[in-house]
Amino acid sequence: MEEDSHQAPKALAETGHCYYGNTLPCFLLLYNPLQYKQPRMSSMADQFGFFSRRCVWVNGPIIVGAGPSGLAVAACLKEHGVPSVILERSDCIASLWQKRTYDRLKLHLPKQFCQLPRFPFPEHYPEYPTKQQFIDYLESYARHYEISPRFNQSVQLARYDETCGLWRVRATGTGTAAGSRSHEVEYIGRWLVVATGENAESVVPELDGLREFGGDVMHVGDYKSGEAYRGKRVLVVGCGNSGMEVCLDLCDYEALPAMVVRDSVHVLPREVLGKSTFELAVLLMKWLPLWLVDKILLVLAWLVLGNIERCGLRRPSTGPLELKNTVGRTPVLDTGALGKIRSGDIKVVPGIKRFSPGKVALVDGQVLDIDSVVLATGYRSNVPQWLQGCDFFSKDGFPRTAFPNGWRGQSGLYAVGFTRRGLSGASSDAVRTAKDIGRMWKEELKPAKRPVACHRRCISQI
Ligand SMILES: Cc1cc2nc3c(=O)[nH]c(=O)nc-3n(C[C@H](O)[C@H](O)[C@H](O)COP(=O)(O)OP(=O)(O)OC[C@H]3O[C@@H](n4cnc5c(N)ncnc54)[C@H](O)[C@@H]3O)c2cc1C
Ligand SMILES: NC(=O)C1=CN([C@@H]2O[C@H](COP(=O)(O)OP(=O)(O)OC[C@H]3O[C@@H](n4cnc5c(N)ncnc54)[C@H](OP(=O)(O)O)[C@@H]3O)[C@@H](O)[C@H]2O)C=CC1
Ligand SMILES: O=C(O)C(=O)Cc1c[nH]c2ccccc12
Repeated sequence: MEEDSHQAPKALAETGHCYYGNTLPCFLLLYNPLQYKQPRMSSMADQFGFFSRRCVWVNGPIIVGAGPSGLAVAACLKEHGVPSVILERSDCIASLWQKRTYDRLKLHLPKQFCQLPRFPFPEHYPEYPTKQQFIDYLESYARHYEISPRFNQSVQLARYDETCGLWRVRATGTGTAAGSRSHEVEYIGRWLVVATGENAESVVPELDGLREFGGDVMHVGDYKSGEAYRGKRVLVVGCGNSGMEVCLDLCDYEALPAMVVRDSVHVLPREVLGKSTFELAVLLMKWLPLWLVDKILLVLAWLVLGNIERCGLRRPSTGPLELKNTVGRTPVLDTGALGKIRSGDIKVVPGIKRFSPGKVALVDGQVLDIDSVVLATGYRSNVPQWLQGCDFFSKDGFPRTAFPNGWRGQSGLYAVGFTRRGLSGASSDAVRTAKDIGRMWKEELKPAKRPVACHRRCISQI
């Protein structure tokens, strides 16, 4: 059953949000908490269909996404005494990790580079926690900071309303009960934190003839294990960390993978003499310029892995860390796929020309018989699909300003987790964002700055 739009549900009231149903425009006129311009009711109603949509006033930032970034920023905000609301399209936290990753996945950087602010991994965790350990850690993080996202809230549109100086975020919710209606809610607040991630949507390229192929085709986000592929010839498209590891997994289940490598790729050993390559790079970067660290990494890679060109892999002319920083291409941290390429268990093949029933033709003229295709062709941000009227994000869905300055936009807009620096980048954004909002929050709490009506009304709803 739908909630009564005029009643403040207990959960919302307890977490410090005011819930006003369709009465919000009148409330804003009354409340005008931060002394913004008064909204012009008629234009707002026209533009946003106010009277047909339920409205929620959010007392604190609206965070979109309950992945590691969203959780980290909510936790840091809490430490500054700032309440927030997280809107999550899925029905759980960390949906990328829980629903869109394969079984054998582990963190590929040592755990100290993957923990969220002020909450270390349990000591008994291994250096590279498994996916399940990482999910358990995130669940305990959310429990520890008492973070309860609003699930099944898919944000379709967000924009800054100059008229009232507030963010207006429209989300559609799909009821979990069978047959329940999908409904729209408009969340309104002073700050918007974008935490939808660099991997929000799967990239599925248009490949000639794929429709006629006839065998099963999936994106790696739907791949769980090689169990279903025993004895099958599988074309894995893409040679990033996903493509390489899926090929390795397929080998373990006695499938026959061929990996499409259409361009150059950097492969680094995950460890050098028992020490994490990433950790080594972080250490070296304290003293040396990036280009030199890249050169050292390539020498080490050559010593540990040998010449990868012999495996049919070509290295880019730009170094691995520079490539990560500039275009976001993550170097492959080898967990065993290279050995399988050497032994011939993983076949490396060039770009795809076209598919036909049961076959694929490659750019070098080879034609392979294949049973299945796994597209390990990457992910993209979805921010341009729903964030409107601001040029802080570019067309690719990343902030225009590079790390470490890409976390703060204008008018109370923040981006957490778009640094191309994995979980440590997300943590660093979260800490900065929370500090910044916390400072404003404290400023605005000073009695002289708050209209009396607002103060009373707000307290009564928390
Ligand atoms: C397979 C894989 C392995 C990785 N391994 C590592 C690693 O070992 N170490 C590392 O540092 N990094 C790793 N990364 C990088 C990865 O980006 C981070 O691990 C991490 O998940 C990023 O967290 P996030 O919260 O920014 O994004 P996500 O985890 O993607 O979370 C974003 C959340 O936002 C939600 N969302 C998206 N759009 C909307 C919307 N419109 N409305 C409402 N909700 C929305 C999503 O459902 C999701 O729950 C890996 C990435 C992948 C794909
Ligand atoms: N913790 C871990 O162990 C893991 C971490 N990850 C992380 O997840 C993120 C995503 O990784 P991943 O899923 O591998 O995606 P990536 O974006 O890193 O790689 C995508 C691959 O697909 C190729 N590709 C894209 N389109 C085509 C096409 N039309 N034809 C042929 N090849 C194509 C790309 O080639 P090209 O370069 O030529 O465009 C590239 O090799 C990364 O940050 C990665 O580090 C992923 C898996 C495991
Ligand atoms: O796995 C990822 O996507 C990451 O972003 C982790 C990461 C950040 N910086 C890197 C440099 C080399 C390899 C992985 C990473």
